[in-house]
Amino acid sequence: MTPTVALHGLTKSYGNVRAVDGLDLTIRPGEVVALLGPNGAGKSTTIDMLLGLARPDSGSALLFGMAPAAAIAAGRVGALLQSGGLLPDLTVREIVELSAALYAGHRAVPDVLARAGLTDLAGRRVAKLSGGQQQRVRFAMALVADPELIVLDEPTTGLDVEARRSFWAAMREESGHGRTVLFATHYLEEADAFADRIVFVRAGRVVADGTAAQIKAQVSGRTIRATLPGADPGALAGLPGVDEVETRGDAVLLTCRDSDAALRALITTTPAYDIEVTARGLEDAFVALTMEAVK
Ligand SMILES: Nc1ncnc2c1ncn2[C@@H]1O[C@H](COP(=O)(O)OP(=O)(O)OP(=O)(O)O)[C@@H](O)[C@H]1O
Repeated sequence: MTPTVALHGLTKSYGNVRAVDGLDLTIRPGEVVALLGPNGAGKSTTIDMLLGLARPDSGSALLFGMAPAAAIAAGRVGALLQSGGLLPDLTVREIVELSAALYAGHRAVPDVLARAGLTDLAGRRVAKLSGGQQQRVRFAMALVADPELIVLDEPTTGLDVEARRSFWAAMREESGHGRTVLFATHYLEEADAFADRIVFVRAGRVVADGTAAQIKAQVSGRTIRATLPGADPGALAGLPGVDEVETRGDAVLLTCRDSDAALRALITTTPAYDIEVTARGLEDAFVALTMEAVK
């Protein structure tokens, strides 16, 4: 099956900043993928190349097996970008109608306005909208072509908690209809809650790719906490499955790649007690993956 998105070896530099550095990514039809990464990781630059808005220095971007511009002209892609320009003098309805007119097989404008929560604002001029309301207009413009692929660059920036919730509810409906969704975010909760798959980008490269659970497992392992007066950190570091040892007073903290092996050894070879084993969360994974960039 032809992938919906196929990025191969994408590279882009601005001056001496390598914004995207040999990035590969394949997305299959119907996947909901989060492009997650810290500020400056290269998410927006990747999306710009994926949409044909920026030219890669090397590598290729194909949507549905064709050049991005052709896929977009065919109405197969809807995009919500961070700072998409809106014509301030048009009303909400007019701007969505204008977007619809670009595509032969577009959706009915009233339906799209309803989906984006804009029905009550349809007659208002764009200049009079709040930032969050303008974001909803961008969302409506992304939906109106009836696209198979929706690309969203930090779609909930500037939205309050309630608006964010209703945005994701609307998106969930859209993906439920089989659309492929790619969204960039630095909100872990959004990636965890909404994406089937998280692609973690750092310094222009993919450093982890999988479900939230797989990413947690890939980077985090588990932590064992125990009370062990007079602990010998060197001996603990030598236990099977242990990566790092920290001592705080009588407490020891073992970061483990194999907590089962470490726990077995800890119990049988030391008098440790009050033992707790915890799985580290996506938050820890995010920090760990981000910190590696600094090394
Ligand atoms: N037009 C540009 N000119 C110069 N440098 C740029 C330009 N666009 C991006 N960069 C640089 O490229 C790197 C990647 O930026 P990009 O906007 O793609 O990251 P991002 O992951 O989307 O970040 P954020 O989460 O902050 O939006 C950054 O170091 C940024 O400063």
